[in-house]
Amino acid sequence: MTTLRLPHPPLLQGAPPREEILQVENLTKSFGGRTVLDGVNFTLTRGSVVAFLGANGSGKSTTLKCIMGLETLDAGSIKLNGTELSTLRGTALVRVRSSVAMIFQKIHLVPRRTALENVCAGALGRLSGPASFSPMFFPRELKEEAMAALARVGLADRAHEKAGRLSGGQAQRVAVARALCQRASVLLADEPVSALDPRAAEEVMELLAELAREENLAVAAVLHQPNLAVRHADSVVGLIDGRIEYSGDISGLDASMQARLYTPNRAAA
Ligand SMILES: Nc1ncnc2c1ncn2[C@@H]1O[C@H](COP(=O)(O)OP(=O)(O)OP(=O)(O)O)[C@@H](O)[C@H]1O
Repeated sequence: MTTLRLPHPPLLQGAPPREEILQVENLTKSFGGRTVLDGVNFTLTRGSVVAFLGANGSGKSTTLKCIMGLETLDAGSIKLNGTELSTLRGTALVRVRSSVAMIFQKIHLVPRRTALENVCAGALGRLSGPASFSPMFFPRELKEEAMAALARVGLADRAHEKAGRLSGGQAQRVAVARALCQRASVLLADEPVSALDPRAAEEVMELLAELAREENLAVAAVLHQPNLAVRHADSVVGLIDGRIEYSGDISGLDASMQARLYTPNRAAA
């Protein structure tokens, strides 16, 4: 097993080094006595995209869910901005976790609300009073921030459209804008393009890579298409049966590595 060391691009003289924002060490998780993650290590770095690849059931989604706190870990450590998450409780945990946003294959927008209102919802964690339960009371500054986020994903002209009327690709971009409005610095994307047509998938991946570079986000994306990883990711975590088979630069994702990651019944081979 290799510990992921994200590639640092050649640094310009005087440029700050890429900031490692999330460190996962020895992540271990079982369900009903069956180990599905076994000592997984990797680091997410601001400004870069890591693709998580592997066959169905290899543990990709569970890894992201453990980071989000949607699953508990059996062992291991997750540090966000240097803070070990397991040491935090209550509001301190909520505050630290608010810098991590997740987007899913099944896009979770409120269909009867406008794109703008859905994007504003990214800020709910830092709102209080009436604004925290009704879009009618969203403050003007928040709407401006949400509008800027929509413009950033190329959808300013659809701001007042009901989310339920958007195409899949547009809806996923609204979900990305909501993460921007959350002011997240880590964006976890669990199969963000699996439900999209090839062109929309390409556009969403381009957007994620651009946001990583230009907004200095750390992006982790579970993908089922190695070719999308090759085009848009900087590095790869490749899982087989809950163990890291490959972690490192995207250039290492050659045909033989792809074949290895997707060979069925490896344990039985
Ligand atoms: N809540 C759960 N209870 C029991 N088993 C689970 C649970 N969640 C995941 N698993 C099992 O853990 C293993 C890893 O699942 P996970 O969803 O992380 O894989 P994945 O690599 O994301 O797969 P896919 O590509 O199919 O989405 C699978 O065998 C799955 O059945």
